Amino acid sequence: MADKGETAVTPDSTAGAVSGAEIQLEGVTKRYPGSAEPAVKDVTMTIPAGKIVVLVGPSGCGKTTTMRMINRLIEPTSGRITIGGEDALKLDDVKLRRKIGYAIQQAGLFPHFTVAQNIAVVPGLLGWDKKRIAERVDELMDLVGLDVAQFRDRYPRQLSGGQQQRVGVARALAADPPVLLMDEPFGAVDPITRGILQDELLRLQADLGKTIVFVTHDFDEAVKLGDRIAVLGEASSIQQYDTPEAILANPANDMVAGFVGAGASLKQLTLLRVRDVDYPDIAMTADESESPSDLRARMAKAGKTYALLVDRRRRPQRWVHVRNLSSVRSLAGVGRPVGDTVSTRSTLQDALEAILAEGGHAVVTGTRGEYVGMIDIETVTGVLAQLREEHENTDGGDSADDAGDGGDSAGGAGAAAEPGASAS
Ligand SMILES: Nc1ncnc2c1ncn2[C@@H]1O[C@H](COP(=O)(O)OP(=O)(O)OP(=O)(O)O)[C@@H](O)[C@H]1O
Repeated sequence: MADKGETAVTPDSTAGAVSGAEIQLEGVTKRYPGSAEPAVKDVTMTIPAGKIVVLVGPSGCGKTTTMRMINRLIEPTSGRITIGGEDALKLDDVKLRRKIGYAIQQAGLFPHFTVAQNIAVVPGLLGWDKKRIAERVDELMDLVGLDVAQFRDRYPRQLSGGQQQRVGVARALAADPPVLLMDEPFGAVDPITRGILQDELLRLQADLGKTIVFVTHDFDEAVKLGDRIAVLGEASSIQQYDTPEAILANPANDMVAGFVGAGASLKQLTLLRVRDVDYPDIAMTADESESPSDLRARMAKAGKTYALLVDRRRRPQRWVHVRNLSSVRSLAGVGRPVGDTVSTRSTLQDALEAILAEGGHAVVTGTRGEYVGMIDIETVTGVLAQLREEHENTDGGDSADDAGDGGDSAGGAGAAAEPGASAS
């Protein structure tokens, strides 16, 4: 499939360039002093340049140890690690830090440093001059969506959890390293902020093309972010290392299947975007300057009960029922506000949530927020049915137990035949 985050790529930008470096682990083992069993045993894997590889697995399986050996916060007991072909175990610390950004849960910010000082840590270590550091701090704050004037001189305790994580990511990116290690960086924030931060990471990555190793124990996060997922078992033994699609469709063993969990086909919805499916342009749109009687005539002719009021930029505003039109002289303020909308870049899972919240269908908006069409529950259940069929074809039919994942939902919720029908 296409790489994650490609949604942000515009044809005329330099986006998508790979600045990352390939990482190779060969027979890497870590035995902590005093432990009978190694925490990581004989791991061999290649992390391709410019990709997000997610290490996922149960608590204590060795994810963090594996990741920290890459930047040598933990020294391997044996084995070899190369970054961009260079032996990481032979590089000195400063050189290694220049190559590898590191972001951790709860951001790990220095509490007595301001936001700017936190972001400037690695450039400072690298001996950059003040002006260059200040410019880089501003640029990075902008990149991660923090207003420079507002946040530059704040201390971590004066930030929300999500803002702290943004600073953490900015700090990790400060010296423009080819490699980023992220250890549950979004683990401590609420699910909504987490989703936003994940989207932002994908957007950043579409431009930056870093090699990112990301540790999580949340399989859904792995599916959303990973170009590839390594499902790890005890002592970081690799149970499966493949694309999210391949793992969801064909878990290699019971342990992986257990991790994938129930609802594998629903999870596949996170891999598809609204623009990947056919969503019809069926709403009748109108702007407020149209007279109610003209609109009513148009609706009668087209057999529509609802019309979608849009602003001058065609951004959806309100649903108007035909019966709202008989008693008003202007469309200003008439109708029910449009609720959740989805963009063409939203995942089908997000679309499904909006559709359910809106009662069977949701408005689809384009890149500038303009109305482009409607997506309904049948479209999503149709995609699920198609995925299931493909899955069965590739699996020789062993996956019949997946059939309950989404197939039943079509009937009831699909009753809303026309956009806006839930308004009444
Ligand atoms: N400094 C240490 N000394 C001894 N044992 C350690 C040390 N750090 C980790 N371990 C052990 O190594 C194993 C792997 O730990 P690690 O933190 O890498 O796992 P993890 O998969 O990242 O876990 P979690 O998801 O809970 O963070 C565990 O059994 C842990 O107890």
